Amino acid sequence: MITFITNPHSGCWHRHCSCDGREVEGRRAFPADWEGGGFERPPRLHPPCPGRGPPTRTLLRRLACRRSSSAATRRPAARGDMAGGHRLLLENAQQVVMVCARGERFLARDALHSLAVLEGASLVVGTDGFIKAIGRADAIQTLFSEETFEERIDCSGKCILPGLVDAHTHPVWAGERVHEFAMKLAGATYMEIHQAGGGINFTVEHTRQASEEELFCSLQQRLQCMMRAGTTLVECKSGYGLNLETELKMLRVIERARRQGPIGISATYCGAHSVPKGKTATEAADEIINNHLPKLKELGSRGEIHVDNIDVFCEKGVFDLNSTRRILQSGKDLGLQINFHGDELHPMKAAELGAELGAQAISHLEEVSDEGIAAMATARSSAVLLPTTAYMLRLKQPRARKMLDEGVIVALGSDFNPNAYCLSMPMVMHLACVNMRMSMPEALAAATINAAYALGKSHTHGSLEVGKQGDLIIINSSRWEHLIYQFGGHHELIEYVIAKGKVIYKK
Ligand SMILES: N=CN[C@@H](CCC(=O)O)C(=O)O
Ligand SMILES: [Zn+2]
Repeated sequence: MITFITNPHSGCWHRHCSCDGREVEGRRAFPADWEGGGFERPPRLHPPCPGRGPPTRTLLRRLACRRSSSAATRRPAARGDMAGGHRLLLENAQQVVMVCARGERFLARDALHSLAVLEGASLVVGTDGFIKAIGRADAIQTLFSEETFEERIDCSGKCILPGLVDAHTHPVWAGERVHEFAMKLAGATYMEIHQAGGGINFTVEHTRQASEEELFCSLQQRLQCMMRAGTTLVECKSGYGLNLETELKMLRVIERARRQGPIGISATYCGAHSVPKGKTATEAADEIINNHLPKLKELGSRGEIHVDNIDVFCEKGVFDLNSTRRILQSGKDLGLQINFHGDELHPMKAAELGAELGAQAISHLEEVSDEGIAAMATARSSAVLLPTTAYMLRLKQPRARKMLDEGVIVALGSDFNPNAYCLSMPMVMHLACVNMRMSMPEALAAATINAAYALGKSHTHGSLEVGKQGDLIIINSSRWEHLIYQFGGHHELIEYVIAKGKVIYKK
């Protein structure tokens, strides 16, 4: 099996032999028949690896089932393990975009210039929902010729990509705010609306009144839309309750959706999304630390809800740096991952704080300082950039290029909420490319492996590698970049969405 690495910046491609990872050939010239701009199409077939004869059946099995270095791989140990049935065979795709192929937990700096892409390849998912093999179509065909599959899909002329990961959403709420969109178009700022009792506070009033069933139904509809746009793992926040009763109602709704599936959910407690009426930030922080968090711990230990992350809206006029620190540290002490809103509308030194506390992710960062960027790179706290928010609120764009150049792990999220109503990660990637000047490989990595890293799930999600969860999408195009290029075209492009090897959407 050869992993093809294309480099859109230099225009060269390299072929890496997966027997031992060494580069076996490199070229700079484009073939005469290729019109792919900065991308070169690698040849579909490759010669036998140097120093080796034609691949034998045993060798093919070894290569196709190659272990990635750090992922929790499941390699069939012996013939008998594979003899039974498998869940899914995806045959002969024009491209299988693995994103990365060496068990990387994230991609940063130069690793983002090139993504691992196989041409003319097939992929097998086992009955446990994990990827068993990826490799050249002929190798997989030979290897699995005697195996049975619950489902086979001919992917000729199509591309397979990892399921997209949306690293930041607020999908549980009642009370839409289209009227505020009109106010913003007429010139009102986000904070003016917030301070006048609109914004988050408006949604809080409606969400408190909504029944659990109503919230669950609307959440399911929103998750369905996300899924049809290619999302298979999504972060879901509470935060429109603020009081314990409604925050728990939201977390129960998220838990129900998580158990029901089919898409994966990382649950975030965001009780510090706004300061409740009649309280100061310090009083609200005390309430969260003394009452909310102990209750979450109790319900978690009883298995009633599962919360992964803790979030605070660290912003001027919302939670100051000290209150933010206290809440995040208390959440971390309970075992939650720190994943919070920072440096969005005003420079708050939130990035510096997050790096100091070991945050897994910090979102927004439109106003991040140079020191904050450096601190995040060192601490490996990922930056979850939200192109829809900067676009809809006409904020200055976060400095994605500087973050990428300095080695920050950049992820993307839709920020779906009543202020930024977008459920589509392909559109988010497109905006990231155009408005934040990210390249398409950077945007795809940010919406897959790096978004999975932001949720602490990149050992199982975010790339197509043996041993990872079989979450993927099939697009009807011979080049994967169409998923980003065709703005708003994902409904036509995405033919299948697959989770744990099961088709959950078919166009
Ligand atoms: N900035 C804070 N929270 C959300 C907005 C929530 C809302 O306005 O309802 C965000 O990430 O954009
Ligand atoms: Zn948010």
